[in-house]
Amino acid sequence: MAKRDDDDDDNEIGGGTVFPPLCRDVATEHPMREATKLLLSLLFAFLSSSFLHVHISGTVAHAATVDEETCTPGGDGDGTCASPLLVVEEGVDVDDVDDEEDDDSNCIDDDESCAIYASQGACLDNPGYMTYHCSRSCGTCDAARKAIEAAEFVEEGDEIPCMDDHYQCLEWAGMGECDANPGYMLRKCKRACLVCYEGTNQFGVEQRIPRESHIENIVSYIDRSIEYMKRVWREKEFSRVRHKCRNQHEDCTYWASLGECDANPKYMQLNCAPACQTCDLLDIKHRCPIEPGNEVIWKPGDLNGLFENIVDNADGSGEYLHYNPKALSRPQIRRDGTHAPNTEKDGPWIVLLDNFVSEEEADRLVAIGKQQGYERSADVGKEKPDGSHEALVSDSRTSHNTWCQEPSCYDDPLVKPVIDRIANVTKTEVRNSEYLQLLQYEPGQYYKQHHDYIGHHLDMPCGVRILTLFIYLNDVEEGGGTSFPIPGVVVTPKKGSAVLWPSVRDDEPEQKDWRTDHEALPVIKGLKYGANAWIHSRDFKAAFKRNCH
Ligand SMILES: O=C(O)CCC(=O)C(=O)O
Ligand SMILES: [Fe+2]
Repeated sequence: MAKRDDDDDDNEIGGGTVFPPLCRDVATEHPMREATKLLLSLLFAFLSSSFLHVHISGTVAHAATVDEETCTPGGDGDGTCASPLLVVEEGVDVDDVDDEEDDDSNCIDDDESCAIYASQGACLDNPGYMTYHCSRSCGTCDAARKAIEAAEFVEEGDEIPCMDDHYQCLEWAGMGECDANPGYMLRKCKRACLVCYEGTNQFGVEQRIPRESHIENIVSYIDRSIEYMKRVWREKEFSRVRHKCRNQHEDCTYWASLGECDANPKYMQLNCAPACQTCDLLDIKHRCPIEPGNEVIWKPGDLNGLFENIVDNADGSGEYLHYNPKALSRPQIRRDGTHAPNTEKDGPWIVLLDNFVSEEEADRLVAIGKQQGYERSADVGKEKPDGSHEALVSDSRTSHNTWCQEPSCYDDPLVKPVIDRIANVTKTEVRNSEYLQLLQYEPGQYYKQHHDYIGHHLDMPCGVRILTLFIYLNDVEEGGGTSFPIPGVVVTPKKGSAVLWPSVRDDEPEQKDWRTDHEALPVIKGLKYGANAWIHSRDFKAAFKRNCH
């Protein structure tokens, strides 16, 4: 990693190059780009508390426990590191309390990136830096103006703002730099290292104290939460979660004081983790451990073994003959070293099974889909604070779907045999399979090239998707085929037939086989109905119940 260089302009805020403060032994100064910035920094360092936009209804003394020396006069020239804890009284509005209008001449953006940071939500996410250094973009100009005014008349005992001097302080603190590089961090990233406290917005949304509540009770909850968060930011075991451990609602502490962490743990533990002291549960590995006994079902070679039994009747059982299995693509060389006959394509296994479901079973699945109602399909989106993932509606997938996840669907006399058949044919257990996804495509609808493998499942109790069995539930008038562009295979929908392919490699059955990228071609005429069965390497159903999928 790059070493901090005191003379290097790249280290400027927004300079584009990331320089974690890695000079362990030297307390370096942050070089500001221009003299005016240096002046402003100095002024900010003497801010008075008079700018504070909320009523101070309680003060909790928090001595700086990290390294008092960095906070003494002469250390950083700011005299103290402790600020009063601020809490917001109900109905007190930020703008109501500030007594003067913002004045443009006092608005300061230290860096041209301020506006970009602000547009990305940094005023709320990183207030310890943004409030002071990007006051124009954050709309905190009044605070900046008063700070500058107060700087000239700073009196002993005036409150010093709890701020960070560098935009990346919070990020560095999250990397453990407060411990690894205290010389720089405890002086320049006081807020991020929790050397000082300004308010509960250091752990997410600023906390409210409703009028009807017992103020002392809530203040004591906040106090405990701060002590807890100090640990979270210092101790290694929290390194994966400390960044996302934030109160997501202004009433988190109030609710915690009413016992909601126990009464309503599903919401509270994830959305009010500082108040409930449950940051560790934000780590999906902690919340969703892989229990002993929940082993992956395939070892290397099992994938080829399964498909050779299906297509070549390699075990001589004749079990699959009824489906008239046909390899549209397959590895040319068998496990025993012999050459596969009549092979259309050399590539991953893509196998067509005729008559996989009967006419009645297909019609029933379509009818259940219509009865339940189809919703716009979604892809896997970005990670949420609890480690699960958002559903992402996008142009890459325009179909509609519903899930067969209620007993009225999966216990239906015409559906249950299909679910059992999928497990039988793939030599897996029903528990390895996701609930059937029932799909409907209208003319023009499609699913662009994608892969069914989901990488973040690797460390999760459901394991990765290893197989897809896609069932065609009707004949499509025109279009709607399933295309595998890498081996160059297109499957035409035919009512009752199914196509089976792996998402993983035979030699490393937890790793993605990129060759089975595929797409649902646009339907040109008529409707297309289908069903996805995604089979996982571990117990999907148990993971689903625990919200660990
Ligand atoms: O509709 C198809 O043919 C394939 C659908 C598909 O690939 C999917 O839903 O993941
Ligand atoms: Fe797919």
